Amino acid sequence: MAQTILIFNRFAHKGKLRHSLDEVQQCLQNSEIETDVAFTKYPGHAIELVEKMVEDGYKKIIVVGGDGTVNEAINGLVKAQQKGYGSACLGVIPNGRGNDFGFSMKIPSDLQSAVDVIKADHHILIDIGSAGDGTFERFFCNGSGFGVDAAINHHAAVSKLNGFPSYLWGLLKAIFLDIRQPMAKISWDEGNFEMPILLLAAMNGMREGGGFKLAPKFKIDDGKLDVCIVGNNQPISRLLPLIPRLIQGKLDHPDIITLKTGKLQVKIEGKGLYSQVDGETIFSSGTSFNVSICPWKVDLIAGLGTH
Ligand SMILES: Nc1ncnc2c1ncn2[C@@H]1O[C@H](COP(=O)(O)OP(=O)(O)OP(=O)(O)O)[C@@H](O)[C@H]1O
Repeated sequence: MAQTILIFNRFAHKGKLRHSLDEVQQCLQNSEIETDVAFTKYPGHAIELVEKMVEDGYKKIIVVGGDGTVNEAINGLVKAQQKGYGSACLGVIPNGRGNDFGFSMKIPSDLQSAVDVIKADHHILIDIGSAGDGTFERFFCNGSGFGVDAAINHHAAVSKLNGFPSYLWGLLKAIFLDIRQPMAKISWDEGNFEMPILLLAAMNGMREGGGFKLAPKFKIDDGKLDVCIVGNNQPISRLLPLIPRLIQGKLDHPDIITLKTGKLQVKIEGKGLYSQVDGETIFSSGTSFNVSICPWKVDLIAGLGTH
């Protein structure tokens, strides 16, 4: 048995893979990285696979897929730690639509460059977030969201488009279907406040939605989430010009609230909102959204220069 296992999602990027398994294996072999291989067989399978691989003694897990596959691997690694199986480090070869986590961690989408990152073997113990509604919890590494940002993710995932255009399509659809700003009670490390929210993103990494830099001042191991809130009952004509700002990470604006916190709870009244972790929808209609940094960390092979 090799010490390293490659977990390959053939259904990332809606099956239109940037890198085939053969290409990935060839590139790894050229870099003298020997691996065993496993395929994900259904949504959620990478969680079970990773947990089992750690239990079986693999020390390095390389996932080939998008942010959803990375999210499943993170959940498997945390569950393995919770069960006392030990831990393994995680390498990522981006092969999905958005690759926001790779962007935050300086792991390029180009195959050779991503393999070079694994070869360079630069490790960071990253924070892990937890999101849920009090009864259900899912771990995340890049970010989670409640409201229209999660609705955008959902519409992007079920559209026929790929990459950033799919998120722009999701944005247009969400504007027509999900544009509401319910009054939210928000509690965080430093107190409570109420405001109407359009979207609330709790970020561990920098970017979500294939290009929205909602946490330009993120730090992956500071024990805090960078929260970005947009709402306050502003009309759509005032909200739309914020889009370029959110893409560029220019959050210094009176209609954008940012804060850093280890824990945040949101409650709304009436019809629920979408919520997501790492781009995967967790609820299509929730009235409670709890996020926090959890006690578990994951040993990530990150790009050089990642802080
Ligand atoms: N064998 C499989 N059959 C169907 N779906 C699968 C299979 N294996 C994994 N999946 C699911 O494929 C979905 C998409 O994968 P992933 O999120 O990695 O790619 P992506 O959507 O292209 O990337 P991103 O999240 O970066 O936009 C995930 O929800 C995952 O659970």
